[in-house]
Amino acid sequence: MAALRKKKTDTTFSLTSMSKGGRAAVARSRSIDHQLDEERERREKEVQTLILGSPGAGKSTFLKQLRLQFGDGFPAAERQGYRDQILQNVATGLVHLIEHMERIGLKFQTPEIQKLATEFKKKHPRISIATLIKKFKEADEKAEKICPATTKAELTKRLSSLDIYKPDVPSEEDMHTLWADPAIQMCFERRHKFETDTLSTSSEFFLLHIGRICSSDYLPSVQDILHIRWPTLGVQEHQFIMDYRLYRMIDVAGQRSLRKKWIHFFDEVAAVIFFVSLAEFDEALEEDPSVMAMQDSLQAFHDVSYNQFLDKTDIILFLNKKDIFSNKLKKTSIKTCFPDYKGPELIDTSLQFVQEKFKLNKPPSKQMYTHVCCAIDVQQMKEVVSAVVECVVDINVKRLKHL
Ligand SMILES: Nc1nc2c(ncn2[C@@H]2O[C@H](COP(=O)(O)OP(=O)(O)OP(=O)(O)O)[C@@H](O)[C@H]2O)c(=O)[nH]1
Ligand SMILES: [Mg+2]
Repeated sequence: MAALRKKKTDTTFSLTSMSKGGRAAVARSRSIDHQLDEERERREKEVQTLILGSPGAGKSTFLKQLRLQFGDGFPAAERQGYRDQILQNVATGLVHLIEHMERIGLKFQTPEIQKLATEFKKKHPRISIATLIKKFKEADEKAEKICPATTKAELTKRLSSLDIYKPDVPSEEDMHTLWADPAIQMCFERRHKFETDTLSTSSEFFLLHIGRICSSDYLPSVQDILHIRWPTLGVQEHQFIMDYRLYRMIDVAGQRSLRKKWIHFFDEVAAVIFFVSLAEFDEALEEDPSVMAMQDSLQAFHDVSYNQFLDKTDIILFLNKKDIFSNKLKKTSIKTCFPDYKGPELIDTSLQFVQEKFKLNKPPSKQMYTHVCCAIDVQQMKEVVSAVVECVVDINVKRLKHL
């Protein structure tokens, strides 16, 4: 700043005794100075944080927690807006159970309900991530052909408006009827014994609350909103102002084949928050079942932390879904993903090992702050979110010193 101010004073001093061409050059220089000042001011006031990580790792849930603490806290009118997504999530849970019943040959109590189940499944199919990505990419390519995005703002606008996931809202009455059947109840009771295609914790949560959700006066609670599974296919942004600074948190789709888009957002980023789901240590990648999901996260983390555009950007690593990790470790070892693990089958040592793996996949000089958390836990996340915001503020102060 001092250098810029000095330059301005010098030019003002000599203006009166100058030729026409000289005055024009000074005017140009002033204009550039002015632009630089404005740009710097904007940079000082605006802090961009990029939220990256694998699909389902908890990026959007973290943004919701941020909104809860540093935003409007989800007033009733806003919460109402999540009703359809929640009903759709309940339907996904029911279809999951229907499919399991088909696999094990368990029938509904009457032929009428059996028929309803078949129709319900057809109307509200579980859509795979691969199908969604394919549709999204097609829509994106079509939009690019019609109107190519030339700036980051245009790309953001397009990616956040390509709304290709619009499933039908299911009938509450149908869901009540299906749920009341003893066979589906029996299937749900045995959910922890599903060997493949296990029920997600969010489906389990919504099915356990189906009576409350499928009522005429239902208003989603914050817990309901935090449990929603609705993949981000483009870009979502949450902004908040603190100490006269605008914080922009940009949540970018985590799917492997959409990661190419990440690079467009690397410019001007103060910090990267990288999300990893600890629960994925025994899971294969949905987009490519030959790859272990956590190995893929490690690779993505490595690529991001070694990216030349982010060489001065600090990383905040979130090891999320600790609740599921702890539960899974009761039956499975992290050796499933890391055969080189030699430690005891304990939560803390396993966690330490995973943490170490990520540490080894970043340049030694790069600063990394790690949080182990459960993003749906409001109480726990209060502290974590505050710590992250503080950390981003510090990172930004450090960054501005080097501008
Ligand atoms: N049990 C548990 N569930 C979680 C946790 N964090 C997030 N979830 C759930 O996991 C699901 C996926 O979370 P999202 O926040 O949508 O994941 P994402 O990273 O935004 O995923 P994409 O948008 O697909 O990239 C949601 O149903 C969340 O409620 C956690 O710590 N524990
Ligand atoms: Mg998301």
